[in-house]
Amino acid sequence: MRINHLWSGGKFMEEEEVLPPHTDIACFTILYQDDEGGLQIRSDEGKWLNVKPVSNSFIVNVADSLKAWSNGRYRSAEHRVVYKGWRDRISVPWFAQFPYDKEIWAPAELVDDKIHPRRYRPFTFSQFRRDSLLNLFSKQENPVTFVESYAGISRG
Ligand SMILES: O=C(O)CCC(=O)C(=O)O
Ligand SMILES: [Fe+2]
Repeated sequence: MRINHLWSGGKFMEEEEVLPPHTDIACFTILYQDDEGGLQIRSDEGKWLNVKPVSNSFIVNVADSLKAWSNGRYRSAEHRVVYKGWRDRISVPWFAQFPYDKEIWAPAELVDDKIHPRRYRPFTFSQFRRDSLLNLFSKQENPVTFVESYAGISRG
């Protein structure tokens, strides 16, 4: 679990991308954001949509390792945080992980030759987590498509 505290210092913050676009790395994330809002997800058409704060509720985000484990049937949501305002903002993500030594490999029931060919090679969760974090900090590759370049099986 992490606690993100965006500190405004009592000054008005002009609109700013305070957390760049990414997908989460592990299995899924349960996220609390306070009443200030700011979380956005990207639609299939590429539009950023505000995720309005709803009191007493959490947001559940599918992450990259679950995308691979489900052979792409669950998709990890691209999201970011854009903030504007006077107040501090607090968010609390809790990351459901896989056991670190486990291999992520979609079960045979989710794979067939025609409609759902295997989309990801097997990988170890701990290595994928480490390499994703390294990529995030070094900004080498787009974090949103990192799972595809890391483990995606290309066809044709
Ligand atoms: O602060 C938020 O609302 C989102 C945080 C987030 O996406 C993350 O920590 O991965
Ligand atoms: Fe995130």
